[in-house]
Amino acid sequence: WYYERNLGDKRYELPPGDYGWPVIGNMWSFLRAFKSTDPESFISTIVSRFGRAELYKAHMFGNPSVILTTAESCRRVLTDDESFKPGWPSSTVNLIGKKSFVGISDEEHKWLRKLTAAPVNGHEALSIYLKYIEDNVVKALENWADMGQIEFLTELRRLTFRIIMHIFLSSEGEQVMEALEKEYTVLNYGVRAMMINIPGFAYYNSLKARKRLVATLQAVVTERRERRKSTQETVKKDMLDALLDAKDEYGRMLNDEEVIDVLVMYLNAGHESSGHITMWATVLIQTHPEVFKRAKKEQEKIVKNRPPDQKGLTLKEVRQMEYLSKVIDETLRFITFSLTVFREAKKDVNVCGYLIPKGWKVLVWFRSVHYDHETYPEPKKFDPSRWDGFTPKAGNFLPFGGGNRLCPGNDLAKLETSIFLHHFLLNYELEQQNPASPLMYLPHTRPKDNCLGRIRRVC
Ligand code: HEM
Repeated sequence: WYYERNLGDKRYELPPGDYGWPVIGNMWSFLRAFKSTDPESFISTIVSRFGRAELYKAHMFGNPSVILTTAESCRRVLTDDESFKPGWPSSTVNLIGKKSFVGISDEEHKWLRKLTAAPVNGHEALSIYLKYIEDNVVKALENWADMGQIEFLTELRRLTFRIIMHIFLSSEGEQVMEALEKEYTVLNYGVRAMMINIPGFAYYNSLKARKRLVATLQAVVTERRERRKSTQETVKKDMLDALLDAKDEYGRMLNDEEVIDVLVMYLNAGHESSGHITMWATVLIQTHPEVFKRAKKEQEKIVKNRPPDQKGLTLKEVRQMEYLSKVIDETLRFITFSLTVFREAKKDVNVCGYLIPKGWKVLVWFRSVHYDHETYPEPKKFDPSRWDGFTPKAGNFLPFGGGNRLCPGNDLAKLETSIFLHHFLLNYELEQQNPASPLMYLPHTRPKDNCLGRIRRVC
């Protein structure tokens, strides 16, 4: 009643659903499902109570919301910037930064996105990073094989963090990198947690981690500005140089707060996701022998066809990894790293026959789209061969989102995972300490033990 009273007769056009408990809304059922062994039960309970629909009303993260569960409704919202803007919960905006892409206006987003996306995407950019990524992958695998037991996920996150640091802050040393990497682990626990700023709660710890991250990055930005002034340096070595030089069409430049928030966001988005997806792809390959065999054969063929004087991978070879690309796509679907993204209705909008009122939050629930039985028969089965001759229709495969906010790091992420799997498949295997380790689904799907195990050389 509280949320619907101002809608008048329009309330009859709202999608089915309910608002859960007073104050906490549907968060209790959401957290209960995602802390159980069956995260799908959150949506399947809604479907069994209210019937199958494209969207459902709910009360999530402190706001009246609509949850979108089908390809068509998700696609509609992601591609309609006239009617929707980012609508992330305040907890996410406070942690990632009000001046990052989750908090700025459409115009600023367009400018900063153009500036930052080109250097991490496209053929030229990727060929610049390929060698750096490959050298670090080879070194990391050799080290891990010597180390004995490792937390595989933790090590992979370190590796992907090193790569994104190279792109954004190439001249910073190991110390800055380690300090930042540690804080990100804490920061991420609060991103999907309840916004309770009391000692002991995840959100409280994450805010503290953000403060330390900002302090470290502030020192980096101040030092870089001074160095560039004193040496009159004009060569852009990394993304920080590009951000410090950037001018919009009115000649406005970014202040420290804006530069730091863009860094906080990119450094986070650029390592957490690729680290998790690379771990899952490796685990899933290792636990599906027929997939392992086919993927390994493809990599052996690539090496066999290589000219004898060629050292290391080329982008052309990465593009020949057709089967591996299917394995990665299936991992992206099966794991769905970004469970949902958030938008807010700028005006009353009709989506698939239902009203989304102005100001309501919209949760684009990728997980339901990727587990749809009609598009993906037996969706709970990891089956890369489902991609043989199959191109999903628009909106049916959204691991990187869509529309103007499509992930700018999608090509880089797939490249990192492909290079890692190439070397892993040729020379190593993974032996998990607890293959049946329970999973955690928040903030992202991972084994509780961070994939404790050994990387073994096989040759
Ligand atoms: C497997 C790895 C990755 C996955 C699954 C992933 C997923 C996503 C998704 C779903 C979005 C859309 C958010 C929205 O619609 O609001 C997104 C946005 C974003 N991603 Fe990624 N991402 C990955 C890797 C990366 C990498 C490597 C980078 C860094 C280069 C990156 C940087 C970003 C940024 C900056 C945005 C915000 C884009 C915007 O608002 O315009 N991501 N990512």
